[in-house]
Amino acid sequence: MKAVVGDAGPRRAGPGASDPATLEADGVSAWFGDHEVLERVSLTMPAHRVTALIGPSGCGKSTFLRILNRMHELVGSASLAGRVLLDGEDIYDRGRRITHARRQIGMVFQKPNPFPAMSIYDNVTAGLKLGGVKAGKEDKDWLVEECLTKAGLWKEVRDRLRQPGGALSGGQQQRLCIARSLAVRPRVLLMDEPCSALDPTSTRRIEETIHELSGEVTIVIVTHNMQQAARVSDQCAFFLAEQGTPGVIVEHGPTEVMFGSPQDGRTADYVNGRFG
Ligand SMILES: Nc1ncnc2c1ncn2[C@@H]1O[C@H](COP(=O)(O)OP(=O)(O)OP(=O)(O)O)[C@@H](O)[C@H]1O
Repeated sequence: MKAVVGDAGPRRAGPGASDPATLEADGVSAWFGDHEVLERVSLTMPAHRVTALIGPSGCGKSTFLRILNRMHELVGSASLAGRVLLDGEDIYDRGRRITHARRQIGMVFQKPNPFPAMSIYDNVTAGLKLGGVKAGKEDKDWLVEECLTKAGLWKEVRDRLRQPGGALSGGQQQRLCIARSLAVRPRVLLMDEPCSALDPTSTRRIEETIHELSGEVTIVIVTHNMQQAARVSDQCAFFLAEQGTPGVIVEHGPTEVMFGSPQDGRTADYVNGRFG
């Protein structure tokens, strides 16, 4: 049976399938072939909160993020162990479909990737078609306005919704991608260095958007920018892969503690820019 927009949307009062969820990694290890890149990583990413994943290049942050919505398994040589729980249910349980995880756990990538020739309007609703969700014009109009508003783009594009997504600036394109992700009502939004291709003004705008969204959807963001991690996140996890060993979480905790009084000297060195 096909779902309709109204089934999952916040138009319905009270708790529903689209409420922010807690995501929990439990003893996650990952390999590419026989190269182990993560070892027994456990982390709770609470609902309604922004979690930043920080650490030097190559320590496994993106791999970890991709495991959180079952993208890791798309790489031929990739394998993993451990569990990923979405409000207590393992997204890797046998019999649970990959689309189930994808629909609830959205992803925004480093480089904005709207469909360039498709209109702004159709970009936002593109995920509905892919997910087999049926919606009438009125519902779609409402959804497009709602998602573009949440992504902080509505005022800039409301008069040109039929123009191609590729005609927007880089920062606007990234906010369009955020709107597209939101349109399927994810419970968690994963963001892999969403500002690394953007100028400082666009970066600020995306950070505001992250802040505004944090009440609506659980956010997990990978960033190399320590100031950004400090500005946008409620908690941080510091990943490290030392001397050819797999990546582990050295320390995690509230952002102010991670930056103000970290327990581990390596965390202090990293957040203060002494390596990485
Ligand atoms: N598709 C792949 N095939 C083989 N090895 C891979 C693949 N993707 C990542 N790796 C390896 O896994 C390890 C972790 O990479 P990953 O991209 O997760 O790190 P990262 O912390 O996100 O790095 P960066 O900050 O530079 O993006 C690295 O050693 C990398 O070379």
